[in-house]
Amino acid sequence: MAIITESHHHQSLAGSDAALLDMLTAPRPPTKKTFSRRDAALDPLLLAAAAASGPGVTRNHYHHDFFPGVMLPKAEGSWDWTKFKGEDSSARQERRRFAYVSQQAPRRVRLQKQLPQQTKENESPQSAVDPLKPSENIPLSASRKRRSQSISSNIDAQFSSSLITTGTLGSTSHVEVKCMARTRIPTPHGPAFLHLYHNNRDGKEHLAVVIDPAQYSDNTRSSAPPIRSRSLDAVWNETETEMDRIIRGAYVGKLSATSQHASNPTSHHSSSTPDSIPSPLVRIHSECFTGETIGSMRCDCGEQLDEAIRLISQPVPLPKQLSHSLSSTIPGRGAVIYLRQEGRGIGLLSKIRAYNLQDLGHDTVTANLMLGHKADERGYEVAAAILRDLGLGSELGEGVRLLTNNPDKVQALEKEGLRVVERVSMIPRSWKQRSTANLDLGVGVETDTEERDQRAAGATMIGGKAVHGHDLDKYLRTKILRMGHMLPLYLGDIEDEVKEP
Ligand SMILES: Nc1nc2c(ncn2[C@@H]2O[C@H](COP(=O)(O)OP(=O)(O)OP(=O)(O)O)[C@@H](O)[C@H]2O)c(=O)[nH]1
Repeated sequence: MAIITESHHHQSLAGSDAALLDMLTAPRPPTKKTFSRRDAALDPLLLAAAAASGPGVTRNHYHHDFFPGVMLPKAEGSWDWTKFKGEDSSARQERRRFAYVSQQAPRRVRLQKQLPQQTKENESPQSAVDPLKPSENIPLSASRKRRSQSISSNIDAQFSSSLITTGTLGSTSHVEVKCMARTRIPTPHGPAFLHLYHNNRDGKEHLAVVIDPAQYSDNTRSSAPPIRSRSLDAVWNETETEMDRIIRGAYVGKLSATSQHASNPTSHHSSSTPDSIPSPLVRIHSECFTGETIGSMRCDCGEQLDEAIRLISQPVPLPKQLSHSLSSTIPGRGAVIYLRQEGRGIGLLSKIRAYNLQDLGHDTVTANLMLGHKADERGYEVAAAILRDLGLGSELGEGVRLLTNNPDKVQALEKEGLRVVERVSMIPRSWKQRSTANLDLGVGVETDTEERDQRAAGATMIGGKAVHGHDLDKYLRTKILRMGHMLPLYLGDIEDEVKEP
């Protein structure tokens, strides 16, 4: 049914209403081989309810006045229902022809048909719909809706030009990502820009939290180039308006009622950064519902996400030769690439089962193996493609300083052809707080307790303070002792606790 506005719906739903309804609701005869939907394209019961009650029938169907003649017998072109005197036998016969008949197979049969298509629990089913397809981008304006059908193939071709492909070295993978939308998120550590990505690999919506406050501020000038998404800033099709671009986040500066400047597709993507400006700090982080959302202390994931955003937001000291009279620092720059790889890629269901095995005494690695998974099932091709889209780590663009203790992440990014110029350790907060004399944590250790105490306490782990406990200590020891994470083991008050098997 076409979208009908209040102002003109009486005119547009005229004499052809009945024919249109017939066409939309007439059942198709069932065939032997296929079972079609039980519901017709438009439910006749719903239509009848709408017809009986007039506008405002339901929240979702307000103003859909299918039989304007009922309400307004004099409406131009409408059939005057007040003259209806009953129907003769031929009309009854005709009406029976449209009786509603279910065409759907029983649920049991439908479920059987679906079984072979089931995917592993840690994989999201590859949706039948192309995740990069234009219809998922932004709502089309009313005028464009009418034309969208005819130009969709044209748009497809244009979109492919804004996709970013991984430049894999020796890999056959061909990962494409596209930033669908970006928005400003104020965090306890300062402003960030959340980017939502689609890709052609796993049908999941991965994210990038870009921290680049210089881009947001009207006053701050930075000698470093802005971190911007190429695919977001690209022109998606010839009909998109400035407002379309702004709504999806392709704008520059601050967005407000009085400031709305759509981005220029190319002008912000300079690849020339002075060599002496420190490379942006980047973290590749994997989703952890338990640690990040409900503050689980079985792992340090919530804290790591918060710590990464905090560290990236810190002002970056400039080398002496660059620090001009105005400032010796530039605003913090970098990104957290947030991958939907829950439970190191095994999925939340398996992770929950693994936790029960851990309560039986196994560590995170053994528990994964006992469930038939690898210790770590994650991949970083999508992360690499997102970094390229943001102009980070590519051969021509800036190298990255990677915030991690995990050697796999460094290797995986380098295998994807990304330039990792430095690895920066992530020290658990509680280790930093508890460590004093007996622990040498190496680079990047912050000992300024005053600064730590000033951290805003958040309702979730974001902005939260350090926590520690038996499970978390065990988790961290396992990562170091069994997974090769590059961090000196904290030996403070846990020395005589359970030794790893
Ligand atoms: N299978 C499993 N996954 C876990 C467990 N605890 C945390 N995780 C997952 O581990 C992932 C956390 O990994 P990351 O934040 O990328 O960090 P990392 O691999 O530990 O490496 P770093 O970069 O050094 O932090 C998240 O997906 C968590 O859900 C566990 O006990 N079992």
